[in-house]
Amino acid sequence: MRTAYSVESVRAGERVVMDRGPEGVLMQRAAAGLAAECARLLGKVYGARVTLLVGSGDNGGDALYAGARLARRGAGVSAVLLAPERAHTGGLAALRAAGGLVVGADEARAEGVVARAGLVVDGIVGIGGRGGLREDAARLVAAVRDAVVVAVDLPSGVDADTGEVHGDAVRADVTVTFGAYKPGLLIDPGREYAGVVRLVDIGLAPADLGRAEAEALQFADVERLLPVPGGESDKYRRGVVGIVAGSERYPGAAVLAVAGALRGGAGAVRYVGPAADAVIARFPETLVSTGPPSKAGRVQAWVVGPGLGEDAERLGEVLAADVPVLIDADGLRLAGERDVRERRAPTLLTPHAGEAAALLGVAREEVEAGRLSAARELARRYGATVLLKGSTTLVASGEGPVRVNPTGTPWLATAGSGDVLSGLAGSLLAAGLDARDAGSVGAYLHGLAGRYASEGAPVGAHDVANAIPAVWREVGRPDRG
Ligand SMILES: NC(=O)C1=CN([C@@H]2O[C@H](COP(=O)(O)OP(=O)(O)OC[C@H]3O[C@@H](n4cnc5c(N)ncnc54)[C@H](O)[C@@H]3O)[C@@H](O)[C@H]2O)[C@@H](O)CC1
Ligand SMILES: Nc1ncnc2c1ncn2[C@@H]1O[C@H](COP(=O)(O)OP(=O)(O)O)[C@@H](O)[C@H]1O
Ligand SMILES: [K+]
Repeated sequence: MRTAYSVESVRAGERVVMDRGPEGVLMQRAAAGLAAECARLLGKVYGARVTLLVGSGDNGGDALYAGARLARRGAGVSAVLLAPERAHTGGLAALRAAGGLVVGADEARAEGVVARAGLVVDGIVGIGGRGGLREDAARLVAAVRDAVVVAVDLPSGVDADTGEVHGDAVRADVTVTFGAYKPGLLIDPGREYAGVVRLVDIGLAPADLGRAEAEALQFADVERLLPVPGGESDKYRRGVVGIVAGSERYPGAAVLAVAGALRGGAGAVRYVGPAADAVIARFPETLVSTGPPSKAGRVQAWVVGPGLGEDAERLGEVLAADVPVLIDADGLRLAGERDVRERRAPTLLTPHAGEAAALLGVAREEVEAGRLSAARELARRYGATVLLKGSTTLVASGEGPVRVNPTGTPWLATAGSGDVLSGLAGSLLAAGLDARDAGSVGAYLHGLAGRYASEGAPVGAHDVANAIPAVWREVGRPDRG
């Protein structure tokens, strides 16, 4: 599991280590890790032009000490000080002693020094930053030409706790982060600004950090969670997933949800609704019926909503069932907050940003700019688990860290791919995963299936469904390399 911690937790953890060790040791470890990454990116340090953008806090201190290390190895290092009177004293002395140059941000030279750099180190602000880049910093950052940009701890201007960006922020190629990932490095838009993230161990132990704020499943976590049939399994023990989706107008949504469900680990897929003919024509193994869901037979989890139209009656019946329910698409619009909150069995809501915005009564852009708070707020209001889809897919429930999906590709932004995800995650629910695991494992497999199917070319949603077994095989192989 890749875990991310809030600024408050990171600061608490740092205090524990500082109390144990000599002063300044954390910053020296941070600077050593940062310098090593810069050297790796440069290839040849001797003769390289490195420009440090240095703010008023310890983030600037890290940059200055790392710059000193690079200067000692023969790089031409210049520091541009955004607040000369408040720049880290020790770091400044170290840089000067190593032969580095220092200029103020308001000097005409400063922009030239940035423009000529081969590598720019962003030490403007770290976890102490508030809001976007101020004007002087933004002007300097805009002067970067061909340089590789390395952010210290996190790109300045990105909110460490949420990934929100209010105003300008540094766009880094690489972010060297210290002690622990911060949620803002995993969640868009912050994630995109961070580029490749490298974690430097500065001696913070998980026990010193407390509760994680966000976490991303890795291959091994998903492998552990995948439902695998045993010798005694039969189709009912493996779970039956019921799909209430599609309409005369949108039969395709039913077919795609079933396509996802058939690859999601349940032993059988029931389809209930007006698209039964279309479903059976494509997937003869589906158990179809056209009557009410309550008469459809045994079901361990329901998926309701894709292409459902205005069928509030079927939705109501599904919500009344005492098994886990995944609500997607039209179902989200039709389901009342209270009806969901009062359910006794778990509910998983899977909105995209537009749907989440409608449920919250805000603009879509607001959800996209603040994914974490939108997902958390919906989970709170509905008393449910919420899978918020999009460039970063999040799974939030009332308690525990928010799951951030590390897979996926923008090629998944294609009509019907959400229907495949709802079937897939619903199938995992029926197979016995809890709502958080079903949502996050579903998103993981779906994201990888999107990559496998696409390989950089446009794909249809059915291609994504077809790629799920190959992904499953790869993830489920304990002996993989
Ligand atoms: N605390 C520790 O033990 C360690 C801290 N480290 C570094 O220290 C950083 C945190 O240092 P600080 O707490 O000094 O805080 P920062 O250096 O992140 O920034 C705080 C300073 O920036 C100013 N500021 C805030 N928002 C700004 C904005 N939008 N534009 C311009 N200036 C702004 C504040 O007035 C304050 O002076 C970490 O991100 C990390 O890089 C590392 O050296 C590892 C050890
Ligand atoms: N920019 C993006 N990057 C990665 N994944 C994306 C992006 N945009 C959409 N997706 C994914 O594509 C799928 C689209 O689902 P959805 O919006 O419900 O589409 P539909 O309703 O057409 O099925 C979701 O899994 C979502 O997370
Ligand atoms: K920074």
